[in-house]
Amino acid sequence: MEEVSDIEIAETRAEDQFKANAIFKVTNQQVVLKFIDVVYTIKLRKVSKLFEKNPSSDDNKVILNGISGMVQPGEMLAMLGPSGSGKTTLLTALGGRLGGHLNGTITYNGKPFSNSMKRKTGFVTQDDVLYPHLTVTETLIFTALLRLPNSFTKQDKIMHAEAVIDQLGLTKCKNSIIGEPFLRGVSGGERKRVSIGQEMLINPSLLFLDEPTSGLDSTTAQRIVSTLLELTEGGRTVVLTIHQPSSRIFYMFHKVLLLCDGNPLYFGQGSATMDYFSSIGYVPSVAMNPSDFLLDLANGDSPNESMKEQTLVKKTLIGAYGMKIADKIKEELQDMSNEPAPDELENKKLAMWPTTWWQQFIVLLQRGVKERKHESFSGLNIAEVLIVAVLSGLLWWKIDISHLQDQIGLLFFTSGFWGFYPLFQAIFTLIPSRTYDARKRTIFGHISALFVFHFKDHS
Ligand SMILES: Nc1ncnc2c1ncn2[C@@H]1O[C@H](COP(=O)(O)OP(=O)(O)OP(=O)(O)O)[C@@H](O)[C@H]1O
Repeated sequence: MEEVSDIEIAETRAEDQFKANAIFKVTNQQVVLKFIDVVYTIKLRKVSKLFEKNPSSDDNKVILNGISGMVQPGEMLAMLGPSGSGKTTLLTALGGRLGGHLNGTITYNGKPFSNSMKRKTGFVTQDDVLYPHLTVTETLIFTALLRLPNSFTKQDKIMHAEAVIDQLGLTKCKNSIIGEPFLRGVSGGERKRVSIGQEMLINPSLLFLDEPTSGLDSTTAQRIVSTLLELTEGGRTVVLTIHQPSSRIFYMFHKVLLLCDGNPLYFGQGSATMDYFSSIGYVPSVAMNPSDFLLDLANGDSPNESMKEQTLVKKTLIGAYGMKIADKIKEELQDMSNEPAPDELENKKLAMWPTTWWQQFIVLLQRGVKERKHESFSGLNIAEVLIVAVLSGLLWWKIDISHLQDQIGLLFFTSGFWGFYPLFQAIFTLIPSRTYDARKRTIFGHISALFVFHFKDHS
């Protein structure tokens, strides 16, 4: 009889796991992302008159200059360009995270960015901000407990984390710690996949990634892009910036946007990129990786012997984009028929906080204790306290009981030391935690729970 119930439990678990896995196969809501004439300008800080070379120079700098495009569900858009061409700025703008002088229109299923869209959006930053002492599983489970709504039970949330581990091929290292420069942990590619996994947990409809392959070898980079390609197959919209993809990776992109000093040089199908440049007279002189060729062009290096002047090459390419591509994109962007109707009920549900303030506090407390227990009991900390105890013991050794001033001095030192010691520790641990949690930008309640947690933890 017992055996039968064991089999039943195992079957139910397998069924639940299957369901959790299936959730990641398709997105909850498809999103069409459109951006029209995006212009971003920054005000440069005024240079002291003493150092100013050209006092009449313009104080504004244009970072993005009229970028347009569209990404549909099931598509992956790669933004390429030399360093400083505006890729990250555009990605941040599309992800709804850029303040300041942003002009133009960015719509998500025809609507501007909203709280509910924020909850459907995953954003993987260039630097992986992860807790070094937590394992891969712990990292993803804590994220699931914080970010998944209360309509899921705790068991469901854990199962989701396990399903993400499965989906991203992290099973082999799921019990390894993340690590940091002086603490060996998972590899660079695995770290990146954990960062992607944290965003995957909410099953985002729209996924932004800032240089997900930088610093990785070409095979690992290809694996990551293949995973992203699988995610698009579930109806997700994926946008990423990338420096120099290999040819294999390049041909995985459905769409490519090439930037040069904030100006678009190409937007369109990835597979049609080389044909476009050859149609305007730019053909590589030797067989080469398309992305190398595109970066050369965006840097103003032309294969044509007649064109040696870099500024002229850039000007010609910007002009060609204006004549051959800009109008075509605008026409495509006018077409509303490809935008799915917004699901108002789903949007309303998503606009609410996923978990309560108290739940966040408990999860943050558990995570903080797990992450820092090694610090509190580290040899260095114990030695520090022992040395201070011995030194102060020696200073006040055998003081005369009648010397009231000395007694007060000892009391003042003890209360001062135990008051400030944890306070200083809290300052140094709060900064990385805040970076991590602010990056998540979950909700304001989460951040305030974090502050209260740190205050309690160290007092
Ligand atoms: N807030 C800012 N203040 C000053 N300059 C800025 C600011 N934001 C962006 N820039 C400038 O805008 C340009 C584009 O920056 P961005 O980070 O988008 O480039 P990128 O193409 O992502 O570069 P990389 O590939 O090196 O990451 C750079 O010249 C950068 O210095």
